[in-house]
Amino acid sequence: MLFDLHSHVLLLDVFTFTCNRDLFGYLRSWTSSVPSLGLTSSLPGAQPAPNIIEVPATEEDDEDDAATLRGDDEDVHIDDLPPAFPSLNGAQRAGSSKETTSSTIPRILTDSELMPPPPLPGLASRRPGTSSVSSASSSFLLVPSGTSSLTVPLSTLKPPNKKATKKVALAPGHGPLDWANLKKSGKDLRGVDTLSRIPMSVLKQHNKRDDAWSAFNGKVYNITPYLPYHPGGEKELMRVAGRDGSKLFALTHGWVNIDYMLDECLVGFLVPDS
Ligand code: HEM
Repeated sequence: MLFDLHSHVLLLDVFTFTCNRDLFGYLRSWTSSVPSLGLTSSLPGAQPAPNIIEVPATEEDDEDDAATLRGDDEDVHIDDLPPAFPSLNGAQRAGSSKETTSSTIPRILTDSELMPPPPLPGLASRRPGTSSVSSASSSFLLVPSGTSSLTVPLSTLKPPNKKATKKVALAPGHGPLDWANLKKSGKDLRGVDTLSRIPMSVLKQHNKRDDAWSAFNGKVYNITPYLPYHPGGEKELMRVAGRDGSKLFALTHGWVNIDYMLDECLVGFLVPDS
């Protein structure tokens, strides 16, 4: 929709009723910078301009301004420069102090005007092994209160529970690596020449320390070489000598890979008595 310049001027006159002089001056500078040539429309097919209520100009609108907006004079007015925004006596500047109005340098706040620092943590909330810095950052890192990724876990502060493990002190040269080396050495750990089918009655005969066989998951092993290397001790391991130890083994440490640990001790496969 196009307006002719006259309607344009009337609309702006209506604005002068509702807007203050600063806004009017801004609009005036804007319209004066637009060439007036394109505003007078006589394009084919243009719709007739809508009816606009004409409002008489007030005393505040001097004739000079109206003439400028109508484009009657070609001269550039001295007051074509946009006004200061916000205006020098406007409400936006009214709230600021005199110092900032006269100077654009912001005033530095005094200590009493600044936000107070957060309170220091009380001594009662501190725990051994944690610093105030780590406990303050723990909430940010979502670590449980009183702990930090850098502090020593509280569990290590407790004395070890000696009853928690049933491991025994192995003789020197009988650690897990020593057993692994013995397996690789090529030494005969089976005591038999060939693997065979072993009935339960035969298994029961091998129940001495120097001749101990035990069945685990259908496989029969010579456990005598492993006895001094067993972390749970020889006594525990001898409980299954000459019998099927599958259930006891699973109840004690089902995670231990017996097939790998005793592969060189395999003597045969458990079969039922005929
Ligand atoms: C010949 C088969 C067995 C092998 C190869 C074997 C191997 C092991 C290994 C590797 C460990 C150390 C586990 C760990 O550090 O987590 C261990 C611990 C232990 N084993 Fe055995 N074991 C055997 C049979 C048995 C049997 C039949 C018993 C019980 C009658 C037994 C009782 C124990 C006990 C009490 C521990 C100490 C667990 C602990 O408190 O940490 N083991 N065994």
